Amino acid sequence: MTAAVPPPSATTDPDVADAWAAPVAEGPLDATVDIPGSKSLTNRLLVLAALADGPGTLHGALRSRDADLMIEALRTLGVEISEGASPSTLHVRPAPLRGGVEVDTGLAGTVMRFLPPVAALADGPVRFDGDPAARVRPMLPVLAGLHGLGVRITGDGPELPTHLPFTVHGTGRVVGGAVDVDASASSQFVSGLLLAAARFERGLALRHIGTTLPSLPHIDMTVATLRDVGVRVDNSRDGIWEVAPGPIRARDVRVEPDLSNAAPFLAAALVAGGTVRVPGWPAATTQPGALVPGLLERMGATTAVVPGADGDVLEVTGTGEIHGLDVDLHAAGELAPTFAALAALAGSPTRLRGIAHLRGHETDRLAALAAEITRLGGQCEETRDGLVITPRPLHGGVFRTYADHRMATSGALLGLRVPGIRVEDVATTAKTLPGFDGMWERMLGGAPAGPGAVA
Ligand SMILES: O=C(O)C1=C[C@@H](OP(=O)(O)O)[C@@H](O)[C@H](O)C1
Ligand SMILES: C=C(OP(=O)(O)O)C(=O)O
Repeated sequence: MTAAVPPPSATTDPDVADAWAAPVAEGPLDATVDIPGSKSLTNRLLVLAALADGPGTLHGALRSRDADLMIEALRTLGVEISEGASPSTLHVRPAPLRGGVEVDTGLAGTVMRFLPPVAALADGPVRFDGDPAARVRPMLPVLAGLHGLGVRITGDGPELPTHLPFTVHGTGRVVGGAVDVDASASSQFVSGLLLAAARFERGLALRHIGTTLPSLPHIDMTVATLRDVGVRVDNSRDGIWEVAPGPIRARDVRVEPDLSNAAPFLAAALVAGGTVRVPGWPAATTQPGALVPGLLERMGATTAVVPGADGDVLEVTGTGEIHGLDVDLHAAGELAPTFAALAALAGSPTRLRGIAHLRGHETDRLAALAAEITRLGGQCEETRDGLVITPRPLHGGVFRTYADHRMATSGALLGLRVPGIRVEDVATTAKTLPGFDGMWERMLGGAPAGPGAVA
């Protein structure tokens, strides 16, 4: 089947004049989509490789804006990173970390939260800044944590900075020890400190002191990647992580596909009907995207894991009928935009709970989803910690993305069923999935859809 691309509607708003016309699905899907490497794993593994006791290699690494910002930042700090046979093979050669440099975080939470503890190990000041939208993302807990460990951090005023820009004054060593961190606004405050902690002289004993802790699978991912390189981590008590000082082992490692980036493609099978397959689905993973098949089943899909040429393939089949659901997405907030879009097309209401922290993501995602679904004629209300979505007939129009890659993929999902949706700045998907629009169109055309696939 082919994609029906609605004719562009005239717009006088220069910001949206070149918006992407989201294709409508004209019939059931039958597609296999190759999803590139996980952003969260790639950026953790790059940090650990940079701090390791020798050279190592990542295979199947993500190459996207967030990953490339991490690569550039580590190079700036003195680490040698070179491409192998393909851009997704990265050879990393650690080196003494140098200060007197500037790090561009873009809008990448993993760069702005994971690298300040690394910069504290550099031999001089490291200034951090990023996109305008990054300057409102919360930073204080990770900076206060470092400050508590004796690291000097300065911002524009006399106070400890709460946001970008700031400077971490590396001295080549961090004593380490015990620190309390309120990670209720982001799990990345914990992950960032844990990732570098084995290189602190006394290691780290981190206690979370907030009332709530989002994205626990991402913290478990941090612990698992640390243990994989020989770092001893004790997480036997809730809300406490102890990292022993010691070497970080260099290694060759393969990166799993990004299951959160797979979510909109798999969800497309529910919207359009038919089947979408994602190869390389891991049998066991710490990625929160592991929740996707179960959630899609609750919304009406059938799923199966079948053997493929290169590991397991996840198959999701839908009929076009979508059931609403009531779900706490605290553990997997980055899936919320996909499920909000599905909910707007469902046959019954949906409540997404436990995701207040999405207000500090790429944009205030709760406000952005409510505004954009409402703009298309839908009903989507913000609650204290989530969204209530009551399906109503939608109409075409511009879907704004607020520099948020997952807003863009949500707009694409709505556009599968609603003619005339135009996604503003679809290129923002390059944050984690460059070439998303081409992959989406190939999925509709029935051709193999991966970043390198030929249409
Ligand atoms: O550590 C990570 O790789 C991530 C943790 C989560 O952050 P929050 O805990 O801020 O939601 C997630 O949403 C983000 O996309 C990636
Ligand atoms: C929240 C996200 O990103 P970041 O790593 O920038 O926090 C995301 O990708 O959904």
